[in-house]
Amino acid sequence: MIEVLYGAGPEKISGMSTEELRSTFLIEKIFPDDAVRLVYTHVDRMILGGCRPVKKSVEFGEGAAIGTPYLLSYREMGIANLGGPGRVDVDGQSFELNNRDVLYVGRSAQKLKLSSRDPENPARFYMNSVPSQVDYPHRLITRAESKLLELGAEKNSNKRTLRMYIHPEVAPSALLLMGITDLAQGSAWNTMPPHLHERRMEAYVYFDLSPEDRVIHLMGRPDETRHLIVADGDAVLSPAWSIHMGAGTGPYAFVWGMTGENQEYTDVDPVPVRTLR
Ligand SMILES: O=C(O)C(=O)C[C@H](O)C(=O)CO
Ligand SMILES: [Zn+2]
Repeated sequence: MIEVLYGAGPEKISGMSTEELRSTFLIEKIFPDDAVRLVYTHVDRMILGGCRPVKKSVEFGEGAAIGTPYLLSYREMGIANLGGPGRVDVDGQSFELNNRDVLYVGRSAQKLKLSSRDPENPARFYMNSVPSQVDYPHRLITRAESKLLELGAEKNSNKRTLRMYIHPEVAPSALLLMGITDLAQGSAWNTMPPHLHERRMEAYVYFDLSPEDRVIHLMGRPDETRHLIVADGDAVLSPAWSIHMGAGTGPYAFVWGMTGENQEYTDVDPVPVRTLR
């Protein structure tokens, strides 16, 4: 069973109601307990998924819903653990993932199994998958192995650390990029100042928010922005034409994933804040 999101072009969002905007660009509660939720998007065919194994291990990998023998017959996948310690088994190979470790799963994987080490502190697995015609080996990228960038400044309320995991300088992939950004204590703004990247789409999942807090996520063309109010465990789609940035009412972090024509993280067009509408 797979859900499908078709996305929309920039001309569509002017007339969208809040509910239309949310059902087109927001995936609420992507981490079900003891089940895998997969959402197939027609935004560069990225599949987003989530799972919180609590009482049992969860297996997946069937491809019937997308017309291939296995889900990853012609795809690669990144799996980030955002919860307690867990394990991912890929065709008999086992990988232990601590909080903020990421597993790269290469094309042709068949059977995947997600487990938590401790049901009292379950793992929380978040997945991004994109088409691939290249074979790279499965590879665990620990938090310590990621490439760290310190961004922003306390005085601008946008101090944050960005960690690149699936990235040419850290772990190669065909076209997937994936990383995790953590806001510094007291800072609220991510991806500020904002940017566009016409050659790549992007998806975010926000996590480590308290149940009372929300992120006000901004999207749309720079001269016609819209907002989505986002809770812990909600994912947002950002097509190539849309800015993507947000401010939290409390502490939070997010996973970003991208795919498209290239893997050039710096191939972005900055958007001056004064031009936003
Ligand atoms: O806080 C940030 O800045 C980000 O995390 C930026 C995202 O990684 C991004 O938008 C990459 O294009
Ligand atoms: Zn971006």
